[in-house]
Amino acid sequence: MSTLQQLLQDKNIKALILDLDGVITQTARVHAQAWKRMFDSYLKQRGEKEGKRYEPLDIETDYREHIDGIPRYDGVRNFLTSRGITLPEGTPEDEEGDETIGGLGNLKNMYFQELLKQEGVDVYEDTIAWLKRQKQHGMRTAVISASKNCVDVLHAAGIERLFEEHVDGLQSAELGLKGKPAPDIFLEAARRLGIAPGEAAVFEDARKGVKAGKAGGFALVVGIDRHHDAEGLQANGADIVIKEFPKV
Ligand SMILES: O=P(O)(O)OC[C@H]1O[C@@H](O)[C@H](O)[C@@H](O)[C@@H]1O
Repeated sequence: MSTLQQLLQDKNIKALILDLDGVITQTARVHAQAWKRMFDSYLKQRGEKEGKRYEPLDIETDYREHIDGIPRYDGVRNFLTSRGITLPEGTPEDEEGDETIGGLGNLKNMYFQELLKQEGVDVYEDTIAWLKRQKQHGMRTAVISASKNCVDVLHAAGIERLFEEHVDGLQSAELGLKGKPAPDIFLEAARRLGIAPGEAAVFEDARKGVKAGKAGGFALVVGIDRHHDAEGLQANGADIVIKEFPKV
């Protein structure tokens, strides 16, 4: 029996709460690409105006540390702060590309949706096959995502029915849930399933996501290491880190 399966059994886990981008669908890299496109052009433009050079966004470092797994406008603000840049908040209704937190976030979203249309959504087959087996054995399931595009991504991948509940970026905003690393989104999913965090396992590929799972008191926090970040996931609280879901 795999270590993961053994832990689920030992801890008497009744529900699985999975993050979407990077755990179920191969969209973490699509988000990262859209962020890079938006920030690189903004930094270049800003640098030209100020007569200085800003380093482009590095996906391995900047994206992981400041943007991955958190709500859209938090990502804009966090990354800019890391570069010593402060912009007005603006609003979520700002035009794409306005020099505000809202405007830059909306431009990234435009790029993300373009990429989604061009490339479609690929799932991680190991996740889907494993989840289907778990469901056959009576495991409860929910999907969470900081993304406001969650439902579109689930729909494009044709996997909505794998999950009893979903909590996404749109609902989080409506309910006033705090973004990761706060545990709110995972706790809301557990609440909707009617399962205590002590009986549920969280699956996350983002550093701030495993931190959120840990903060929520979940029985098991599994780091999913798709992009060589096992150390980062462990350091932020993952109980175990796996590269892919077990076959049996
Ligand atoms: O801008 P959206 O689609 O609402 O997504 C917010 C965040 O959602 C997360 O799932 C992604 O890891 C981030 O890259 C993304 O920024």
